[in-house]
Amino acid sequence: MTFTDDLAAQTQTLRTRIHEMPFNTDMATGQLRRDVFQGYIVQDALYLEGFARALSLAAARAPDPATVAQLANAAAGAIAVERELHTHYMDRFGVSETMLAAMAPSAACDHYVSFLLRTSALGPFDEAVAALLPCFWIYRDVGHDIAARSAPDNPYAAWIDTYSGEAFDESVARMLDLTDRLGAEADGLARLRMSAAFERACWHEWRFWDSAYRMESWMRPEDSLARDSRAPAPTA
Ligand SMILES: Cc1ncc(CO)c(N)n1
Repeated sequence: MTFTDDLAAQTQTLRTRIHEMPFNTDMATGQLRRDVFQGYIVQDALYLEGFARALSLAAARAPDPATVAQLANAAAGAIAVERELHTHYMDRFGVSETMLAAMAPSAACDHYVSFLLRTSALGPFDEAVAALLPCFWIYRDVGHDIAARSAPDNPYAAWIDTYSGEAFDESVARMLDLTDRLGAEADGLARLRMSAAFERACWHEWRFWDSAYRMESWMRPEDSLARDSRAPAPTA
């Protein structure tokens, strides 16, 4: 068993849940609501910029030149996806650059990006790589899973093609390989930290889709008041 086999086994339930999320099943049938996808793609553009910054921070701290290049290339790849795929959809949905610039990240997006930036800037290098891995691995698996059952003429075909495509597969394979090498060199405690960071990032992937599907925004004090007033009165 490689280290990433262990990580896969540990997060099996959560990853299966992700594949079954309504966002992903609706994406496969092509029935995903346009407004839901529109909200997602805008948040994902904000996410990908943060993800690329986190990869760049990790790249700067990599132990050897080949790994610096690998992570820096992945950062450039994330920005390229943002430019091509997102521009494709944003044109279709009438989202302009100005609208995008004015958009605030959702709580889920901000939380995920903050976690990646913090881990990449301040955590040990192996922990940063473990935190960055689910962004690659989960999207590859979900992309392939959806591609295998996608409806013909799916409006989300460009998204599905990106994440089930060869170029993305290769970057995922390199990231798995790097994590396996770091896992093999790490002591027991370091492996535990890596597993925890990996699992937390898997949770953030789940939360990002969940939040997009429910079109969640920041909780405001008045939302909380409305919720509290619906709660059953406390019994004396
Ligand atoms: C939230 C999220 N995670 C991972 C990817 C794939 O890089 C993406 N586009 N968005």
